[in-house]
This record gives sequence, C-alpha cells and structure tokens, in this order.
Amino acid sequence: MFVPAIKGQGTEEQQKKWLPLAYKFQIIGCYAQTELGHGSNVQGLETTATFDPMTDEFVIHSPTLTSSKWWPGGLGKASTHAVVYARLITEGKDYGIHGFIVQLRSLEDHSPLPGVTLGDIGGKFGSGAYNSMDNGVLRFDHVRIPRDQMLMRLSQVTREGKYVQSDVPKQLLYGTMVYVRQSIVADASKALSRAVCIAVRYSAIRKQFGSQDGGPETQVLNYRTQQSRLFPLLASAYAFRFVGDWLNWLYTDVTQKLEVKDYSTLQEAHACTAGLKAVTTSATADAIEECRKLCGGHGYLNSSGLPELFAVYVPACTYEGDNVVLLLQVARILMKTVSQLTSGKQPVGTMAYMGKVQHLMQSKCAVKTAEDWLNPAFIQEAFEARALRMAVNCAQNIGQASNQEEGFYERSPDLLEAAVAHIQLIIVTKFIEKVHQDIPGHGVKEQLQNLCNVYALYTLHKHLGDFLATGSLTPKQGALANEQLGKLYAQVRPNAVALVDAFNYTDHYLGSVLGRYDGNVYPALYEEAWKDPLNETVVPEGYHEYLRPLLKQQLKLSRL
Ligand SMILES: CCCCCCCCCCCCCCCCCCCCC/C=C/C(=O)SCCNC(=O)CCNC(=O)[C@H](O)C(C)(C)COP(=O)(O)OP(=O)(O)OC[C@H]1O[C@@H](n2cnc3c(N)ncnc32)[C@H](O)[C@@H]1OP(=O)(O)O
Ligand SMILES: Cc1cc2nc3c(=O)[nH]c(=O)nc-3n(C[C@H](O)[C@H](O)[C@H](O)COP(=O)(O)OP(=O)(O)OC[C@H]3O[C@@H](n4cnc5c(N)ncnc54)[C@H](O)[C@@H]3O)c2cc1C
Repeated sequence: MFVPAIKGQGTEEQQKKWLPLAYKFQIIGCYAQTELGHGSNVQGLETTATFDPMTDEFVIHSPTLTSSKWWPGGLGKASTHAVVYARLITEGKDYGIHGFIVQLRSLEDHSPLPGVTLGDIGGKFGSGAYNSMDNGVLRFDHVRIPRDQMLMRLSQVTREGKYVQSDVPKQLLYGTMVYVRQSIVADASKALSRAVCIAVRYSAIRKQFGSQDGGPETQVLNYRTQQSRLFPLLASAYAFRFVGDWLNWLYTDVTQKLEVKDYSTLQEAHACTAGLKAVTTSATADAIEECRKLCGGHGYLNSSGLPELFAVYVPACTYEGDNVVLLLQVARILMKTVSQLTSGKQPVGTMAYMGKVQHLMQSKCAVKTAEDWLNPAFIQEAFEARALRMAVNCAQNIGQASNQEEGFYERSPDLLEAAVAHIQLIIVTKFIEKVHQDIPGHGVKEQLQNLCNVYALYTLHKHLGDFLATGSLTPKQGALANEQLGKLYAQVRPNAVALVDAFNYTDHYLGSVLGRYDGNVYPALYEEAWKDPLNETVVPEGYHEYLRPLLKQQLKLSRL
C-alpha cells in the first residue's frame, strides 16, 4: 500500500525519488492511516501536519491518545518509512486529510527517530495465524519533515504556505484503498477455492453409513445435504474469480481514463470495488467455516489447513473498509442513482439496468417450469427486478422521512440488503457474460454453465424473501428454482473433484492432510499426529506435579 499510495498521490518527481528505494528494499514502507480512535471515518483522523513557513517543513504531531496510528501492517517492527495520513494545517486553516511520507526509523541501526514512538499492537485472533504480520502503533511528538514529503499530486502547499488544490477530484486521495479492494476480490476466490478444494476432495474420500450387503459405505460427497452445502461454495469460488477478473479490467480502464483527466467512471469504480470487496469477503469467511464443518471432526485439526486459513482470512471483512461501512457507500450511490431517474439521467455501467425502471417495476417473471430457470434471461431479469425494487422501496421510505440523512439512518438495515442485492446482480451478470464467451476445452463450457446456474439459483433460494417481498417472483417460481437447483447438484457431482483439481493447487500450497491430491488421507492424518510436540514425551511434563499426586490418592483410597 506504500507503493500504490506514492504512485497514485505522489508527483512524478516524488515517484522518481521514492519508488526505486522501495522497490529495492532500501527503505521499507507501510500505510499509516487508521488511528486508535478512527478507522472507518477517515475524515475523523486527528494526526496533524502543520506547515512551518520559517523552516519550510511540516510538523507531524499526535495531539491525543486516540490519534495514535494503530494497525498499519509492517509498522510494528519492519518499516523504516510510512505514508502517514494527517490533517494538513497551513496559514491557520485545517484543509483535511492528506498523505505525507515520514521516516520512522534510522537507516543505520533501525532505532526510532527522535519524536517517534512505535511498537507492535499485540497478538491477534487465531493464535498466531496472522501474527507473522507486525501491525503497529505509532505516535509523533512534533516530528519535522521537509515540505516536499507531502504527497503533492492532488494538492500542494507552496513555499509561502499557500494551499493549492489541483483540478482533480479529492476522492483520489482514497485511490490506494480502491486499488487494494479490487485485489481483495480476486484473493477471495483464491482463499475460497482453497477451502473448497480441501472439502470436496475429503468428501470424496470420507465414507459414512449406507453399506449394503457388506459393501462399501457411502462417500459423504454423495449425500444431497453435503452437495447442497458444498456445491454453492464451489460455484462461488468460480463466480468470484470471474467477477474479480472483470473488476481488475474495470480498475485498469478507470486508471487509463484518469490519466487523460476523464473522471466519469470514478463513482462506478468506488461502488464496484467497495461492494464486491464486502460481499465476496463476507461470503468467503462464512464459506471457509462451512468447509470446516463439511470436513467433520478432522476439519477442526490444524493439519486440515482450514483453521489457519479461516484465522488469516476473516480480517478481510474488516480491513480495507469494514464491510457494512462499504455497503452503505454502495447504498448511497444507489439512492443517488434512483433520485436521478426522474430527471431523465440515464444510469451507466453496472447501474444501467436501473434505466429500465418502468419495465422492471412491473415485470412479471415468465418462469413456468423448473427447466425455465436454465434460461439466463429469466435469471438476469429476476435479479434486476429484485435489486431495483429494493432500491426504489428504500428511496421511497427515505423520501417520507423529515430529511434525507435521518431517513438514510433509519433505513440503513434495508439499504444494506439493497446494496447486497445490487452486488449479487453484478456477480450473476458477470458469470453469465463469462459463459457466453468462447471457452476452450471439451465440455468445459457446459460445466461452467452448471456452476453459473448453481450460483444464481442458490443465491435466489437463499434470498427468496427479497424476491417474494418485492413481487419479483411468485412462491411457486421460488419453489421451481429450488427444484432445478437439486437437479444441477446431481450434474455437478460427477465432475466435482475435477472442478477443484482445475484450481491446480499443489499439496504444499494447500497445506492440508484432508485435501491431498492422492487422497491418502488416513495415513497422512495418522502420521501428522505423531509430529505433535505433545508426543515428544511419552509421559507428559506435568505428570509428576499434577497427575501423579491425584492418581496416588485414588490408589490409596481403593486399597482401603
Ligand atoms: C498454510 C495456510 C496459510 C494460510 C494462508 C492463507 C492465505 C489466504 C489467502 C487470503 C489472503 C488474503 C489476501 C489479501 C490481500 C490483500 C492484502 C490486504 C492487506 C490489508 C491491509 C489493510 C489495510 C487497511 O485496512 S488501510 C485502511 C483502510 N481504511 C478504510 O478502508 C477506511 C474506510 N473509510 C473510507 O473509505 C471513507 O471514510 C468512507 C468512504 C467510508 C467515507 O468517506 P468520506 O470522505 O467521509 O466520504 P463520503 O461523504 O461518504 O463520500 C464523499 C464522496 O466521495 C465518494 N467516495 C468515497 N470513497 C471513494 C473512493 N474510494 N473513490 C471514489 N469516490 C469515493 C463518495 O461516493 C461521495 O461521493 P458524492 O456522493 O458524489 O459526493
Ligand atoms: C488485520 C488488519 C490489518 C490492517 N492493516 C491496516 C493498515 O495497513 N493500515 C491502516 O491504516 N489500517 C489498517 N487496518 C485498519 C482497518 O482498516 C480498520 O480496522 C477498518 O477500516 C475498520 O475500521 P474500524 O476499526 O475503525 O472499525 P469501526 O468503524 O470502529 O467498526 C466497528 C463497528 O461499527 C460499525 N460502524 C462503523 N461506522 C458505521 C456507520 N457509519 N454505520 C453503521 N455501522 C458503522 C462497523 O460496521 C463495525 O460493526 C487493519 C486492520 C486489520 C484488522
């Protein structure tokens, strides 16, 4: 994040100076934005950067305990420098949050520079899983930096202390977060596909019940309940991969437009990165835990690979923007778009479907049989109608409040659900678009088509209440979708293992005795147990101190 911050917010001169140092690890940087008192509310940050025209320097200061920087990854032990976000004050005026490059530690002996207090914030969730990352605390006591270490692409402070705003939107200050959010979506698919690969392979090996005439028991993968829990997660791993690829394209496109001062897609990039980051990370965190349960007792062992994956993954729901806060950003943009519909302004990009408001508010889903749900046009329209109607309902309810802000506050739980519906529509749309493309490999397209339908119909089934409450579907059509879903699971089953093998993960990368490619699960579990440090001694360390006295007492009593 240190590098993208300098790339996005630094002038060419600043990039030339700092980036080569960072690339060669001659300096190590971190992204110091969040404070003890404020993370989500960036405008509420308290650290100050006051310009001193006498010396041509900024004075970086932490005025309160709550202004201590808190969480930056790499800050605790490793970083020599940070991009610090602070309130810029010049000529007695507060100009809000800006980025500054600040050296924290000596390049000679790594000791903190004068006026800098820093350290690690302590152990984190999951007994050690994420503790290889040194998340830090940082305080400044009037630390001076040269004026040219303010990141000056978006705005400048002159030698005399005049504040000059460039003609670029100030939201570009948040560009680093947009960049990382889009990469987190692709990473969600990676984490989810790891968990699903372990659970599918193990479910093909694990057998319980169902033996007839002394024959083999049933592979748990053949149980309909196992399939209905696992295959939607498999489909989600593919769905997030495709939407992640698309988001990466969108981000690249926006960046190219920004270079020629075209800011028209900035809002679209913000809404899509924020919303997709929120929906995919929440779904992935839940899915990793579901995969643990799908692997029964053995899933709870560290050697299954799932506990560590979960512990490392769950903070993705919080870092780079708390998921609820991000979805409310999407909701704000949805409400803005709905309010502009009456003025004739045509929504664009992923909001374009809202332009069909007349049709979608009244349309009746034409599905009559379970097979009808295999028609992507029906799926697409059902998701569009649900998302639009939820957004319009929210807008109408907000409109009845005494003022917009109050209405937004009161309706925020509904707004959250409307935002999720809009984002799920994007994921479904991008999956449908993907399977319409030429896909090489015999039968591959057909498998992806199945997964696309599983993702869409499972999402529909899970959120059926939304579809019914908005009148987008009838209860009968909801039931038909569920019927079709069951048939799709049966079609996915024969290829389930191949569909996870296709992720092409090595055993080393998976780090799971349950997810081994060769399926030799039981010998591996048995062998792994003997690696437990507790098994280094036959008689445990505390035996003489704690167990023996108890056992001896029992022995005495029994002899009486
Ligand atoms: C063996 C087993 C091993 C196991 C290994 C397992 C491995 C598993 C693999 C998984 C690995 C995971 C991989 C992860 C990779 C990625 C690494 C991530 C590292 C994480 C590091 C974390 C870093 C951080 O967290 S940095 C800090 C992030 N902080 C935030 O996100 C703060 C959130 N808050 C905000 O963004 C803002 O405060 C906001 C947007 C909520 C409100 O801002 P505001 O200024 O108050 O603005 P507002 O009034 O709401 O809006 C004004 C205006 O601006 C528009 N807007 C807002 N934001 C943006 C934007 N970003 N871009 C463009 N426009 C924006 C908004 O829409 C408004 O517009 P208008 O209405 O038109 O005015
Ligand atoms: C592992 C990890 C790594 C991190 N790395 C970095 C880093 O490198 N650099 C950095 O600067 N930061 C980093 N962070 C900090 C991270 O960005 C913040 O923790 C995150 O943005 C959430 O902010 P918060 O902690 O202030 O949560 P809060 O905003 O305090 O959230 C608490 C609760 O309040 C709710 N809430 C907050 N505001 C609203 C609202 N307006 N409406 C409704 N509900 C609301 C949230 O949904 C949540 O339930 C990291 C955090 C973690 C966990």
